[in-house]
Amino acid sequence: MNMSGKSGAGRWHWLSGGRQRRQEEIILMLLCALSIPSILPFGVYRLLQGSWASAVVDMLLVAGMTAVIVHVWRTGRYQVASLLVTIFYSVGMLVTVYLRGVSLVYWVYPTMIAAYFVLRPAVAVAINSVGLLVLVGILTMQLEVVNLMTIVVTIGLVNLFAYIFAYRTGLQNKELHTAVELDFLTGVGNRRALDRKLSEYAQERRPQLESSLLLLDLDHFKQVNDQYGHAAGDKVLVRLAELMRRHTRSSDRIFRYGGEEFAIMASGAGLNAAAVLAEGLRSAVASATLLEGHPITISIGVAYMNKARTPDDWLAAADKMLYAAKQGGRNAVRVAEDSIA
Ligand SMILES: Nc1nc2c(ncn2[C@@H]2O[C@H](COP(=O)(O)OP(=O)(O)OP(=O)(O)O)[C@@H](O)[C@H]2O)c(=O)[nH]1
Repeated sequence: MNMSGKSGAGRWHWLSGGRQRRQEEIILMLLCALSIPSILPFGVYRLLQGSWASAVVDMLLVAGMTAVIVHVWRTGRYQVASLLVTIFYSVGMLVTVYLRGVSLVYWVYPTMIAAYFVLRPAVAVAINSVGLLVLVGILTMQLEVVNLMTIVVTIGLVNLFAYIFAYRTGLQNKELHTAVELDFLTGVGNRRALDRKLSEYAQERRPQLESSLLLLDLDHFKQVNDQYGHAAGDKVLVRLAELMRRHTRSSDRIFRYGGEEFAIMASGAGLNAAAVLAEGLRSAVASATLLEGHPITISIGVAYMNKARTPDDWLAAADKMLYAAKQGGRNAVRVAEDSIA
């Protein structure tokens, strides 16, 4: 249930306040916003009744939810807020049951389910388990064993079902994200994955490792298609992707940038190391047999992923070098020396 992804458009646009927001932010704010009208009337009722302790708990919950909405709305930071809201909400629910008795136990169910909407399933189940233990402690004196067991079993089942549902949804989301970012022919990342990885690197405040970008393009690939057919061309692309996997580190990321063009994000590689990697790849392709009876070569442009510049600049610099490699006769590597400055 704890879904991920950006949501700045479409159905939720009116909730975004003019900026792109993650679904988690919106779900958390919605949950808090819906809790306020659910709790506030009871708080007012208890104030009028003179049940001060219960009224204070309800009003504190309402104030807490309002503060979370304002905080998330202004900062976009939702992770710690999600955890605090769940703990705060759970404590409020337990105090209410303690103050007003078992008739308030109905609040436990929606409260516990809500945890699965804003937290990872394992964290939600951990917090709810502690809540259940405290609840049993509170109700032990008030209930017969069979009634207490009914409450424990039903709460346990609600948590089990919510956990399974949240876990399955999380897995499906992950599979969907992976499928959306894969090139179906070669199995490497697609253009969308490349764009995401580049912008993630650009947004890292203090990147752990310097990185370089390689753009690779098959030379005279049109001839291969024309002479041997599209299926043979496809086979070359698949074999090239396999060769790139073998010749790169597991931390390097490979993408299909366009039809017969690939990109490699070489993590931990400064410009010199990236140039060595590119030259190794070029000569490996030249000496491999990607297509029986026809030599295949690649040209490569290399640029440093300078944090002072943008992903578009890195791509443009590498593309310029790729163009230079093609102009220089192909089967060549060109490095953008100025991209490091
Ligand atoms: N088999 C196959 N061919 C593709 C695919 N995507 C693009 N191509 C082909 O790649 C070829 C690219 O041709 P060009 O852009 O002229 O480039 P080139 O012949 O490699 O020449 P240079 O890049 O200048 O060396 C075209 O024939 C496209 O049809 C694909 O998925 N499979």
